[in-house]
Amino acid sequence: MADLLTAARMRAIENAAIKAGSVTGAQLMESAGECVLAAILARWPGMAAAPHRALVLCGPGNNGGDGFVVARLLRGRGWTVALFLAGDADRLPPDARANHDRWDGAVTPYEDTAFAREAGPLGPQDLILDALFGTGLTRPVDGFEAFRAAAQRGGGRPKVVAVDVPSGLCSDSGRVLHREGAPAEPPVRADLTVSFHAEKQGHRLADGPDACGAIQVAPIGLPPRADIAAEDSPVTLNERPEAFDKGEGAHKYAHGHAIVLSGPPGTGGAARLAARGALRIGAGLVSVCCEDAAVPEHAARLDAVMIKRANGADGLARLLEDSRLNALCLGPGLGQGARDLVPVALKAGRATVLDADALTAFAGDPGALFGLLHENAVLTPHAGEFGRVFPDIAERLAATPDHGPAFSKIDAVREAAKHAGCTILLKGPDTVIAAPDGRCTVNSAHYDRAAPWLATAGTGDVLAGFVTGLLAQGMEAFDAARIAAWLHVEAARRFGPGLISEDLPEALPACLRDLAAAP
Ligand SMILES: NC(=O)C1=CN([C@@H]2O[C@H](COP(=O)(O)OP(=O)(O)OC[C@H]3O[C@@H](n4cnc5c(N)ncnc54)[C@H](OP(=O)(O)O)[C@@H]3O)[C@@H](O)[C@H]2O)[C@@H](O)CC1
Ligand SMILES: [K+]
Repeated sequence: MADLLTAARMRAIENAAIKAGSVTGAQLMESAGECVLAAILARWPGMAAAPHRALVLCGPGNNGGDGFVVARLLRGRGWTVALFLAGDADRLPPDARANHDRWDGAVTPYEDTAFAREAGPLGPQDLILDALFGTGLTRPVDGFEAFRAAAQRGGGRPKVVAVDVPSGLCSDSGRVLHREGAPAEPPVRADLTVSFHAEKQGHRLADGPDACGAIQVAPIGLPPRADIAAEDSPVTLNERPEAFDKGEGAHKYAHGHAIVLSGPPGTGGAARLAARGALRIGAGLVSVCCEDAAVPEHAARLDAVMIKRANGADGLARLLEDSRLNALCLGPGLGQGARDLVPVALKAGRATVLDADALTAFAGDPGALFGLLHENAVLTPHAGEFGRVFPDIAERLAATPDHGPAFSKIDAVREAAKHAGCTILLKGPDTVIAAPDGRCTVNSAHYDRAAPWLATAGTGDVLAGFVTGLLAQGMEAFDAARIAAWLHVEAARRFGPGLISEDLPEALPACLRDLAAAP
């Protein structure tokens, strides 16, 4: 799994390498500039074939230093480069200053009118390089209206390339820094963002993916992960998981029996979706469990999924005396009964997924839930449900990010998992999954894994079912959550446009086949 770095960790990696004598700051900066140029030329062959025009915007730190390197390299290839500096040359940090001094063209102080004059006639083979702010962004950015206007001009607009991160975006949180009461104006959207050594958290969270356009990571001569000081629990990008094989000839009872609780008659669709998901992902047996009145509805709609009856909390307690029922899913379509059923389920000590109504039931009294949760529980809230269970953390996440690094979705979910003592999966295109021991991964449905079709009714119910089905097979909670989340996106991508939630379980077998076939 690839790590997602914070600015602080990136700095620590750089400093460790420099201190160890394996590389100098100047070499890193040169290498960064070379990588940006190489990425540009590889992406737009027309720019490699002949020189064009570039406007290079340099900021007051080392991100600006990278900009000076790229400007020099472009000029060396015959490009016409206009360079603008936002800040004071005398206050540039040493490596950036050295590259400022090596630049033999004009350095024009950034101001909108001068930039607008240059930007006027730029075409689609021309370039604007955003080297204003990178991982050192500490406060909101403003005063770049001409840059914004030039980048947004339609038709033949120039390509915008961001160095490390689009300026204005916090590289830890992917949030746009802005002042209290002021609108969060998105950063100028890049067509390509070239980052160094490893992706930063912000490339995968919140507004980051949209602002970055496309992301490319370049090695700049820093030692690989194994060589750097080990961090307790790095945040990873949730990538293709290892295959989990049911094994030939194993009996269905060896793969667990998952129970999906259902609500009153007429509301059972969500539970059936979850149950179908649990079955497709490999649980040996799956039953929908409902009160007597809901049996006819389910009986008319279910075949491979079985039906079990349980009336109210007492009925559920009696049902759970059967120790073969080893994984539970409560929430999808569960309705008002959730408040009484969840404690029974959690006290039974089974691997348990709580979603939707099972979380909302504790709005206003989340403390009642925390005493019951255990390490085999997985909560799968969307943002609204998360706020009901963790109102204090959600409030911090909603507060204006007026300084960097801003409180991130990763910070929020890690804190929640620690507080709750169980795995939390906070849904979104940037799904964050954290375990109480600090493990954390981001399941990103962005860039080459974008799956906009997942934003449709019922997909969350299927995800809860996927997690439950893996738990039934004996998988540990965090692993079940991350593998389910990855397969959920994979199934959506495989199906593509027109997807409805019923399609997700049906798209799964092909994904599982691929996993099993992968080396
Ligand atoms: N270190 C290395 O070896 C390598 C680093 N590399 C590159 O360096 C980048 C990180 O460089 P960096 O740490 O100097 O931070 P950077 O993003 O340039 O900004 C810092 C400056 O901006 C200022 N400032 C902040 N916010 C502001 C605002 N809103 N408006 C105005 N000013 C604001 C801030 O001021 P301060 O907060 O200190 O007052 C400070 O002066 C990284 O992204 C990568 O591109 C690569 O070359 C590889 C090798
Ligand atoms: K930048």
